[in-house]
Amino acid sequence: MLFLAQMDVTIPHGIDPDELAKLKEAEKQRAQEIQRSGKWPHLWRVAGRYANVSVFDVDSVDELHELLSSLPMFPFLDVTVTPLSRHPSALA
Ligand SMILES: O=C(O)C[C@H]1C=CC(=O)O1
Repeated sequence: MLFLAQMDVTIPHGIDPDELAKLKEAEKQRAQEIQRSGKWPHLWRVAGRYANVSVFDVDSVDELHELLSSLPMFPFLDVTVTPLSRHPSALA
């Protein structure tokens, strides 16, 4: 099952810069771990915004939620999920 996820990031004002750097590094490690598993085939920055659009390839909505909520930055993410279906005109 493919899902489009748009993640808008809001970092709390006043967060300690060292804590933020650690959080971003932990996020990168976990995001790359999930990508290596094949379950997060696309991760793109939205130009000009602290946001991304991603495609997840998972077995269930529950699995998608588990992956998203395992991200260290999850408390600061506003995630919009859209289920994807094959387009009849798509070549691949
Ligand atoms: O920067 C972001 O888009 C937020 C978050 C999602 C993946 C990741 O590595 O960081």
